Amino acid sequence: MLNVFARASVSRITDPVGAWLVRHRVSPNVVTVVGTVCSVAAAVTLFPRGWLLTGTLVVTVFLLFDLLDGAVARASGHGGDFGAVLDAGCDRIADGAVFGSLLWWALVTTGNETRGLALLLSLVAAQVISYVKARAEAQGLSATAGVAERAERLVVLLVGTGLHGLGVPYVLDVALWVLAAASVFTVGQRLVGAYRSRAG
Ligand SMILES: CCCCCCCC/C=C\CCCCCCCC(=O)OC[C@H](COP(=O)(O)O[C@@H]1[C@H](O)[C@H](OP(=O)(O)O)[C@@H](O)[C@H](O)[C@H]1O)OC(=O)CCCCCCC/C=C\CCCCCCCC
Ligand SMILES: Nc1ccn([C@@H]2O[C@H](COP(=O)(O)O)[C@@H](O)[C@H]2O)c(=O)n1
Ligand SMILES: [Mg+2]
Ligand SMILES: [Mg+2]
Repeated sequence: MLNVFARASVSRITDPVGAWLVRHRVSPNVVTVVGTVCSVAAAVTLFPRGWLLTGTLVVTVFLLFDLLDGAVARASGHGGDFGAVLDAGCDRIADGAVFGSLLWWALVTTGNETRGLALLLSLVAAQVISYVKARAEAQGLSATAGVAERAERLVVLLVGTGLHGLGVPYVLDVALWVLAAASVFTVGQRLVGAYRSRAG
C-alpha cells in the first residue's frame, strides 16, 4: 500500500538527494551497503540494551537509505540486476537484525515471552513474505500482494518501539500482535497470489 501511495511523494525528496550523491561520485551499491551495515550496527547495539527510543530514531535514519539507493541508481543510469539482488539481500539482513535485536531485548533483557513470540512470528513471516515473492518471480509467477509489505511492517514496528521508548503504555504490544497477524496473513496472500498467477 505504502509502496503504491507513498512512493511518489517520497521520490520527490529522494530523487534530488540521489542526483546530488551521483554528482559526488557515490554509487548505489555504496548507499545500500552503508545503510545496511549501519542499520545492523545500530539495531544490535541499541535495542538489546533497552534503548528503544534512541534505537528507533537511529535505525530509522539508516533504514531510509533503502529509499535512496534506488534514487541513486536511477540518477546514475547504472541501476541493474545485481543492484536489485544486493538491495533485496541487504533488506533481509537489516530486517533480521532489527527484529532479532528486539527479540533479544524481549526475551533475554526483559523476559517477556509474549512479546518474544510476536516478534519471532513477525521475523519468520517477514523473511518468508519476501522469499515467496522472489521465488515466484524466478518461476515466472507473480506474488506481490499483501497487507504487510516491508514498508508497512517497518512503520508499524518502529512506531510501536518509538512510542514505547517514550513511555506510552500498551502501544508496543498492540503493534507487535497486529504486525504478527498481518505478516502471517500476508504469507498466505502471497502464496494465493502466486497460485492464481499461473498461466491457464
Ligand atoms: C513516535 C515516536 C518516534 C518514532 C519515530 C520513528 C517512526 C518510524 C516511522 C517510520 C520508519 C519507516 C522506515 C522504513 C524505511 C524502509 C522503507 C522501505 O522498505 O522502502 C522500500 C519500499 C519498497 O521498495 P522496493 O520495492 O525497492 O523494496 C522491496 C520491497 O521492500 C519488498 O518487500 P516485501 O516483499 O518484503 O514486502 C522486498 O522484498 C524487497 O527486498 C525490496 O527491495 O519503498 C516504499 O515502499 C516506498 C514508500 C515507503 C514509505 C516509508 C515511510 C517512511 C517515512 C518517512 C519518509 C520520509 C522520507 C525522507 C527521505 C529522506 C532521504 C534523505
Ligand atoms: N544498490 C542498488 C540498489 C537499488 N538498485 C535499483 O533500485 C531498485 C530499488 O529501488 P528502491 O528505490 O526501492 O531502493 C532496484 O530494484 C534496482 O533496480 C540498484 O540498481 N542498485
Ligand atoms: Mg533500496
Ligand atoms: Mg530495498
